[in-house]
Amino acid sequence: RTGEFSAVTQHLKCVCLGVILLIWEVYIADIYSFLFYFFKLQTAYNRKSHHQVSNVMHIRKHLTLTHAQKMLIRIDVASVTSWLAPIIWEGTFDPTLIDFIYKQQNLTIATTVFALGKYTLFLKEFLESAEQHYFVGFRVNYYLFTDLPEEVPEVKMGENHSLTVRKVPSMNRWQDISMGRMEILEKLIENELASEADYIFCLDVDTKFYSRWGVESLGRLVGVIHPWFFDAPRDQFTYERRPESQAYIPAGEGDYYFTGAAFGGSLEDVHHLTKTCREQMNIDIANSIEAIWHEESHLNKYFLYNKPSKLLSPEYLWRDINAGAAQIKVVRFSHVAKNNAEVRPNV
Ligand SMILES: CC(=O)N[C@H]1[C@@H](OP(=O)(O)OP(=O)(O)OC[C@H]2O[C@@H](n3ccc(=O)[nH]c3=O)[C@H](O)[C@@H]2O)O[C@H](CO)[C@H](O)[C@@H]1O
Ligand SMILES: [Mn+2]
Repeated sequence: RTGEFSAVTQHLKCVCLGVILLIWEVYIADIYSFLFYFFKLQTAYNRKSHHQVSNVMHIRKHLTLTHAQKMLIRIDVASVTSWLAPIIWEGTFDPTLIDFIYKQQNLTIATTVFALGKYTLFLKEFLESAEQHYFVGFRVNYYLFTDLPEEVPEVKMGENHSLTVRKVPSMNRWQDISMGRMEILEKLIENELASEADYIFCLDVDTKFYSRWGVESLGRLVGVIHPWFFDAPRDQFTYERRPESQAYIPAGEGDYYFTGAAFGGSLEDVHHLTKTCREQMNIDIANSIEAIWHEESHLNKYFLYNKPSKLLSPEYLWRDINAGAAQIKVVRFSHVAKNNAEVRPNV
């Protein structure tokens, strides 16, 4: 009985020590170092030693710097891939600093969005929320493709933001609308954007912005980790598994599962991406096969062999504003809840 008792005390001791260490780390260490430098500084002033004062100030400055750096580290998520591409999470970048750096480059970001059929009802919230959070202070040209231009709502554009509406033919299957985006994007980049933009993002319309999406997202080739699979093991990724499809990815391969609802990058890279996906989908059509998740499957195949240079965390496309996860400190952009049967032309 005594042995049992002392084992419990031992355990308790460890827990107490752990808690004390934690409190020390989080609260007291900083106060201690502040007092330490405060008194050192006072002594230096009392002695009227200018050299000593600046010496202490220098150490103090260094201390604050490492503290700031500490703030830019996330230990609960990976912030770099095995091919050294950054993964952007809240807390891994300084928005003020990164804005300042990109401001000097005078960039234009083309942004495409499709709203066919009943999906025009998502436009108002999409555009209004984008104007509050999406590349505020930078030049943005939206290219909106729709079969119903008369349904496009009036939304006041911010400074340096503009909206171009393009009419496209209606289609009977939502899958064809979704996949058809690749070819339209390919042609848009080819025929028009060369002298008009530096970067492009292609976004789903059944979405809404809730927080900053800014220049931290820019890169040569940018993929967004799918909000349902960021925490899932690779064998659960919903890649196309039939070898007959061009989107086929064998078991044991693949790095991340990316969403088809948001991707982007330089014009050259996104042109190559959209062209490749369009060609692969055409081969599938000729072979009478449709990839399980349509262009998203082809996008994942593309990213497997053409590694993105930057990854955006699911903060940049969350599943629904009401769904939570410990790693998600900020929801920047999110799918809105929708009733597929109500808005899609087919089921
Ligand atoms: C989170 C996620 O993984 N989303 C993917 C998933 O669906 P979603 O359920 O999000 O697909 P969706 O219905 O939003 O369709 C994709 C996009 O096509 C457009 N659209 C679609 C139907 C229509 O009648 N009118 C119209 O304009 C619209 O811009 C929409 O945002 O599967 C799709 C195709 O497999 C895409 O890969 C999406 O990126
Ligand atoms: Mn969608």
